[in-house]
Amino acid sequence: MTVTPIHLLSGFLGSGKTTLLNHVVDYYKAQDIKAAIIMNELGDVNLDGQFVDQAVPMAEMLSGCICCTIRGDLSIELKELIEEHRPDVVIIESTGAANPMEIIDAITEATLFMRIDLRTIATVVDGPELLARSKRGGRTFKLMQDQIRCATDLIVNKADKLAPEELVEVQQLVRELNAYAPLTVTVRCMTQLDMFDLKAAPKTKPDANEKRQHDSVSEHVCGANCNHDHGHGHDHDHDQADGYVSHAHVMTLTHYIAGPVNSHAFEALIKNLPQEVYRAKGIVTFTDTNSRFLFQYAYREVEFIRITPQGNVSDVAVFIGEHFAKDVLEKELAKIEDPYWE
Ligand SMILES: Nc1nc2c(ncn2[C@@H]2O[C@H](COP(=O)(O)OP(=O)(O)OP(=O)(O)O)[C@@H](O)[C@H]2O)c(=O)[nH]1
Repeated sequence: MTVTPIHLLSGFLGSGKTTLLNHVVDYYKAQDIKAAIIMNELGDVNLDGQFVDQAVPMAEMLSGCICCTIRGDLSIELKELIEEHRPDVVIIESTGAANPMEIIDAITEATLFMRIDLRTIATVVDGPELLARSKRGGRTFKLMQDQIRCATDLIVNKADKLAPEELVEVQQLVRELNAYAPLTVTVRCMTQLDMFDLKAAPKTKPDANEKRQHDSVSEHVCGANCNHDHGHGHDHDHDQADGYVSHAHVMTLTHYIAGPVNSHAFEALIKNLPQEVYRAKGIVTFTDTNSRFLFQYAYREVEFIRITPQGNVSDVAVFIGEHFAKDVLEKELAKIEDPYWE
């Protein structure tokens, strides 16, 4: 019986996971390997999915995180995806706020009733953001550290936004947290994708599949740098007892935009988002142009890309951050949605 290899893409919000996913999809396509994807989004819509090859089977898990609120659904989605499409490999893109330990647990739980093999945990590190957060600490920095600790492969991304001495500092920081995983420095996740090579991965012995799963995962999770109590399980109460509430502090706002809006007003709104909003994305139609745009906002940088959405997609904006004032943002959005706005 075949065993389906699974690769998990981890990394904080906006670090470059979808950018990497696209490279991995192309990598398999070039080798005629059939890949399938599970995409998890905190918001109610899968905007990243718009950018992935539509020929690739994809299961969307929205409005929650596979590491906690919709964790139970992961095995069901995996099972259905594998049974329906019989892929050679499955790539899971987690939400950037996900605690990787919990996802690893969820995947290994799924090995109890299906033949899958978690091969790779590739963590994309947002270089500049890690550096900035390392200076001020906090829960988000702790989550980033966990994502680095868990990785079997590390991709330090956004090197274009780092001075040479900052790049050295980031690499040292990452190495202190995880001395074992191969580390690559990238711009837009452009790298050799050897970690996803199915031939290079160790052969799975069918009878030993389940044991090997747990061995291979615990090997790297419980390395010298790891400070997690895996024997204790994975509930969030345990985390709270440690004074660490996973990502419970992260909140989202999904706003369906009423109609075309003025491009200058919209851009100004995005550029003036409060510090607490660290990620936003969406699809928007402007009154002053003829086309629709996908916008991406990560850590004070905004990007607009002209698109023709696949299928019936509404104009929508998703905001992700920590304790931001949703009502204030809603009011700002309502202002620019007003057709009499000047
Ligand atoms: N300057 C710069 N921008 C990058 C780089 N890699 C990705 N980006 C941009 O960063 C933004 C986020 O990239 P994504 O690949 O969507 O990141 P993600 O981790 O999937 O984001 P979430 O799904 O929200 O967690 C996009 O606007 C990308 O174009 C890079 O190396 N340098």
